[in-house]
Amino acid sequence: MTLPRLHPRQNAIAAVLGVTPPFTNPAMLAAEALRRQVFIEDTLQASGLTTLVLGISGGVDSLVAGRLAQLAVQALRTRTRDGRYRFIAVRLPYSTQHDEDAARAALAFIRADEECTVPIENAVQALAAHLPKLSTLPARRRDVVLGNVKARTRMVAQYALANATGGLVIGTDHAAEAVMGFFTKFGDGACDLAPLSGLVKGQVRAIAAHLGAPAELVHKTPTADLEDLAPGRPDEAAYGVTYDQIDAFLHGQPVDAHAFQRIVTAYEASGHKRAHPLTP
Ligand SMILES: Nc1ncnc2c1ncn2[C@@H]1O[C@H](COP(=O)(O)OP(=O)(O)OC[C@H]2O[C@@H]([n+]3cccc(C(=O)O)c3)[C@H](O)[C@@H]2O)[C@@H](O)[C@H]1O
Ligand SMILES: Nc1ncnc2c1ncn2[C@@H]1O[C@H](COP(=O)(O)OP(=O)(O)OP(=O)(O)O)[C@@H](O)[C@H]1O
Ligand SMILES: [Mg+2]
Repeated sequence: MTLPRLHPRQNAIAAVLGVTPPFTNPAMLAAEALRRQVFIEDTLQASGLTTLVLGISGGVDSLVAGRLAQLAVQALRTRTRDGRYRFIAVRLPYSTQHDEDAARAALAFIRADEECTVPIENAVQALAAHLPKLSTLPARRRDVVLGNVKARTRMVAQYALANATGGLVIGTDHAAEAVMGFFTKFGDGACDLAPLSGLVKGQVRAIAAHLGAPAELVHKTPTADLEDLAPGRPDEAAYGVTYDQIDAFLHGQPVDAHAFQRIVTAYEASGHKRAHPLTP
């Protein structure tokens, strides 16, 4: 289906990101959720590996990707009669997570074959202790740098689990985060498969509701939750635009000039994160 496009720039960016058209009826939403579950099944089966690994934060992105992963391994077990297929949901808390109750509720909804917890604080602090350059930075800047270390430490832990179990690492990147470049390069941006790719945030929430997730998780305020100085800071506070505006932009709907400019600027500044490393 083609989308109406208000501005050629919206059209071009949505095309590069492979944005999924708006769901116009429940059948279309159900089909898209199933297509993404089957994508996970087929990708795991084709890899020759048997395990899926994903960090569960309590946010709606890992809620949806995690539930789809669990449904995928269940379907694979039935289809292939191979009981080795399984999903490992990982808690990766840094210190005490302020919204730990949401993470617990997410795990209860996902019902993963296996759950484990890998606290990352000691690893992050041990690394920071050997980086004297960090201590010379202004507090806010240091906090941001350490935030990216947290995201990359979570990546290391998930890949260690994948290595150890014959698994693939799932990522939760989708179009609304991709357009803003709001992920840590080779941190939460690193994965083997990205089943939410192309969805806008409202579509991630719609799939969560379709899968039967509790309303408080479907509508939870998105947060990267990476900064000690601003725990749980909403993504929208960092963006200066709302997810509704980002979704509208990506779906070719009208957005005000301020939002349009912020989104295009963020997209252009973060191109290197969506590309392969520079080569001669
Ligand atoms: N032009 C260029 N060409 C090639 N590489 C370039 C580059 N400019 C920077 N770089 C490299 O990229 C690095 C900067 O990128 P990066 O390390 O990602 O760091 P950064 O630009 O700080 O991006 C991370 C942002 O994403 C947010 N985030 C992170 C993780 C999770 C979530 C979430 O929503 O859950 C959000 C985080 O709060 C922060 O605002 C530079 O240090 C440099 O190594
Ligand atoms: N505390 C955490 N424990 C486990 N995994 C985490 C944690 N924080 C982040 N992650 C991983 O990093 C990914 C990126 O975080 P991000 O905030 O974009 O997604 P989310 O928390 O699932 O949803 P939302 O964007 O709505 O907050 C998560 O989907 C999850 O896989
Ligand atoms: Mg989050």
